[in-house]
Amino acid sequence: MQKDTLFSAPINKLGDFSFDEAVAEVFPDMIQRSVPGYSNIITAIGMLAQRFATEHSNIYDLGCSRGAAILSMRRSLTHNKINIIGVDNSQPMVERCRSHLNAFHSDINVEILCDDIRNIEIKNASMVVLNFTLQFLPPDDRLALLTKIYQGLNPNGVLVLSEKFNFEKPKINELLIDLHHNFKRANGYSELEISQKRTALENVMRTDSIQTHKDRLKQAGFEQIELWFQCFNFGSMVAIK
Ligand SMILES: Nc1ncnc2c1ncn2[C@@H]1O[C@H](C[S@+](CC[C@H]([NH3+])C(=O)[O-])CC(=O)[O-])[C@@H](O)[C@H]1O
Ligand SMILES: O=C(O)C(=O)Cc1ccccc1
Repeated sequence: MQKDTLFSAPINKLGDFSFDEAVAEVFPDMIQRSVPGYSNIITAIGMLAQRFATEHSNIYDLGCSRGAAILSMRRSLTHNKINIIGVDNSQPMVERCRSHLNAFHSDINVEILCDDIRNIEIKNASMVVLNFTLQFLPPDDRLALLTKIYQGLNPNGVLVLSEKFNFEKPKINELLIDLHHNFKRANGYSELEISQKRTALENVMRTDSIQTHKDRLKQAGFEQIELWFQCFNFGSMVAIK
């Protein structure tokens, strides 16, 4: 696996973080070493797919990157009468996603679209995955996306929403951010890498509190909402229609 060293040398003009060729190349290493609980969440997405995927329905993975969640779901599904649709607007990610999925045999139909998740139609869905993607959407566009997802889900369909959170209580917020930095240090990132990446993400990734997410999911139409996993300032929620 290609090691993420993108922020290891001093960068003069630190631009905004983007999912370009360089990031796509090192992405599996980057996300594994940066997101506490990532592997657990990927495994659980497979377990949820096994429970919720109904025959002749669609599963959507919005912001699928290199397809880790799709692969986990495809492995866990016990029938093949299902259609998986992955969407990502980064061409370098989509290319790697397609070739990664093609490297394993499966009878389950998977389609990877290079598009903005705000443009695609969601219909006949038994499951929708937003695994660390909503945080990259402009805050004003988030409710419309969740409403579209709610409307495209079948009764008893599930949404998995994983995010980095912020916390209203300042001491708690500081503590959980600091623990996340400890986690990154323990995974070999230097102070410079941590601080340069933090700056690069500032304008691009805007986090919400768990309460803001719950309120927005309610507004979109969901009533059954719960946080099922949390590690420091990262976590994952489920919402059932
Ligand atoms: N508007 C958009 N439309 C389409 N794609 C988008 C958009 N905005 C961002 N993306 C895409 O969302 C992905 C977010 S990464 C998801 C990890 C993956 N889910 C995983 O389970 O490994 C999370 C992270 O890097 O923290 C990137 O591939 C972007 O190109
Ligand atoms: O690296 C970080 O500090 C993060 O917040 C998570 C992350 C992981 C991969 C791409 C962008 C952000």
